[in-house]
Amino acid sequence: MSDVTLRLNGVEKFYNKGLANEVHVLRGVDLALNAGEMVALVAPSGAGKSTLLHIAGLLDTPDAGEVSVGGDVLSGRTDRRRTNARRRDIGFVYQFHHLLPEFSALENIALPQMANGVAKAAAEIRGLELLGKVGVDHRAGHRPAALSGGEQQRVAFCRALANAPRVMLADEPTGNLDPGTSDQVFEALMELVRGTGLSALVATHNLDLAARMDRVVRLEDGVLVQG
Ligand SMILES: Nc1ncnc2c1ncn2[C@@H]1O[C@H](COP(=O)(O)OP(=O)(O)OP(=O)(O)O)[C@@H](O)[C@H]1O
Repeated sequence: MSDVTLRLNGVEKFYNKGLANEVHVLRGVDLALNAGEMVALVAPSGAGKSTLLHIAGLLDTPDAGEVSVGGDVLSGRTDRRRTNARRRDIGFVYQFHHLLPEFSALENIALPQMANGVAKAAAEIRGLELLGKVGVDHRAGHRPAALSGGEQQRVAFCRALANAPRVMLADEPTGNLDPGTSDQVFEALMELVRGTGLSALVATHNLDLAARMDRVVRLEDGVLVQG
């Protein structure tokens, strides 16, 4: 039996519930991500992609349905419990890198590990190893502003994976890059993910990139459909 890392069951989400301007964004979303699987999430603008990623990443709670990570149902739990699970089990990547500008590339990857109790030296060893996998270890001491857009995103991938999460959630991770760079950076992301066995849910408008993942799910009228 495959090992499901992230499961959404019947997830529903409203904005402005009960008001005249109520929006029923998610209408029963079901999703199971297997360990080691990369899944593309394709959605028209405004379909609820960000809402879905926030709920899957335990940043927001559904109005109905369940979210479980590693078999633990977390959607109904306290904020503290969800925050702890998020720090341990979820890595986020956004369209813009959101690296801390006053810290080096390596420090940006070491800090989240140190926040989880890892000693600085060990956090830096892991950081350098991750940077090596995406070919940016020679830039470890540079601050984000001194890196190219592609390098910044590679560092952001390493940061997302720093604490060895079970699940990576990515929102247009190469959407800010020119097409050639986007392709290379996406390859680096795929290799990084493939080497770990974690699951990745990657929102993208780029259908070529989507087709390179293990499967594609489409958010339509508040539900997920295959392909
Ligand atoms: N806080 C909010 N209050 C009211 N409506 C909201 C709120 N946040 C989002 N919405 C509405 O819910 C729907 C889904 O929003 P969401 O941001 O999840 O879409 P999206 O698919 O990520 O869009 P895009 O790809 O354009 O960023 C949209 O119609 C949006 O206007």
